[in-house]
Amino acid sequence: MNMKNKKTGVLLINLGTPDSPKVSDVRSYLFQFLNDPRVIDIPVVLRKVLVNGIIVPFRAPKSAEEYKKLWTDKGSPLLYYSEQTKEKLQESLGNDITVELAMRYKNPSIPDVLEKMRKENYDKIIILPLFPQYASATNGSAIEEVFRVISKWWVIPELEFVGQFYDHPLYIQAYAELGRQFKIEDYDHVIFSYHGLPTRQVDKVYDNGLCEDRDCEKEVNEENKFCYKATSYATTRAIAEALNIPEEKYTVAFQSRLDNKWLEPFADKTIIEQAQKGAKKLLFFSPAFTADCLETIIEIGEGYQELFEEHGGEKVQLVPSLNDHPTWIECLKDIVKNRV
Ligand SMILES: C=CC1=C(C)c2cc3[nH]c(cc4nc(cc5[nH]c(cc1n2)c(C)c5CCC(=O)O)C(CCC(=O)O)=C4C)c(C)c3C=C
Ligand SMILES: [Fe+2]
Ligand SMILES: [Fe+2]
Repeated sequence: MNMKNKKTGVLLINLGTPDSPKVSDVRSYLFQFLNDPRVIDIPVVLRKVLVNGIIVPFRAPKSAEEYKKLWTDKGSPLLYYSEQTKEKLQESLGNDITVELAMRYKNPSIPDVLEKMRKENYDKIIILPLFPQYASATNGSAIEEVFRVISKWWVIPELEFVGQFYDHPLYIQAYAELGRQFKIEDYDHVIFSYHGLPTRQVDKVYDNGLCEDRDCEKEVNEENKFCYKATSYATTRAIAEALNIPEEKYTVAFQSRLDNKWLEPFADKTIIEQAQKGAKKLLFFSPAFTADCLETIIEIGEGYQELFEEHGGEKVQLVPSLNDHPTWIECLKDIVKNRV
């Protein structure tokens, strides 16, 4: 065997989705997700009481209603778009590198997919969480789970972890190409809406002080390069620049908050402010997501549409997520090829 050619596998990891929109499956998904100490980062006893006694029992039936609206005959969009991404990347890389997909929560699970990969005896495995901006709740959690599983293997292959890729030119270009399907001048305002995070979790990337004491809206530097707020603003600047959207025509916002101590500006408040200023048509980008999911199709496409209309607006237009866009596949290919 020519040992120059390392047998390489790639593991793509996305967040995960319930197995079905039934309340029992949504409950089981939320239970696994929200008991992750990187997601609800409070003392274990408090987390168990809060998550298992309050959040999951109350949220599961409501979330299941949302998942029923989201579900298609192909299943959950997050899963089938992630599978398409895997297949297209496999086609693009050819036979020398094998691509697998796992979900951090539910199925296909990281332990199951890694067990399949262990049997393949790879020289090298590249772990690629599909979250462009680093957050401990997403990339950090996915990487920790991979460590947990692989640390028990007898033979540990060469490993490479992709931390974040918010500044990859092809990721920016893919979102810009998706945005060009819409005439920006037809919209009163553009909102770049990122999944929210508790401010406490953002502050934990700093050894001293808080995110709000820094200039994270303006620049990414050595100190704040893992700050989700800083990388979200940097992503926005890059996409806006690629599309020539002037600064006064767009706003960064954070959606899906569980309480008020999450990153601001809140997307719902931003929408109401825009409606009050007289905006009728809003264009929404959601660059923290690489596949359409509950948070884009239902929360933005339906929830924010209703909210905007209630306050006098007319249309919330969602720019689709990266899904299996060819430039996104090129981006993933480039990330992998640079690590082989
Ligand atoms: C950028 C990606 C994401 C971050 C960061 C993130 C943080 C985060 N999320 C919750 C709570 C929930 N998120 C839910 C759904 C959901 N979240 C992401 C991505 C990020 N989450 C995606 C892609 C999805 C959709 C999954 C799908 O099946 O389509 C949900 C479940 C839905 C609901 O009940 O609203 C919860 C709950 C927390 C607490 C958190 C950070 C601490
Ligand atoms: Fe989430
Ligand atoms: Fe910050």
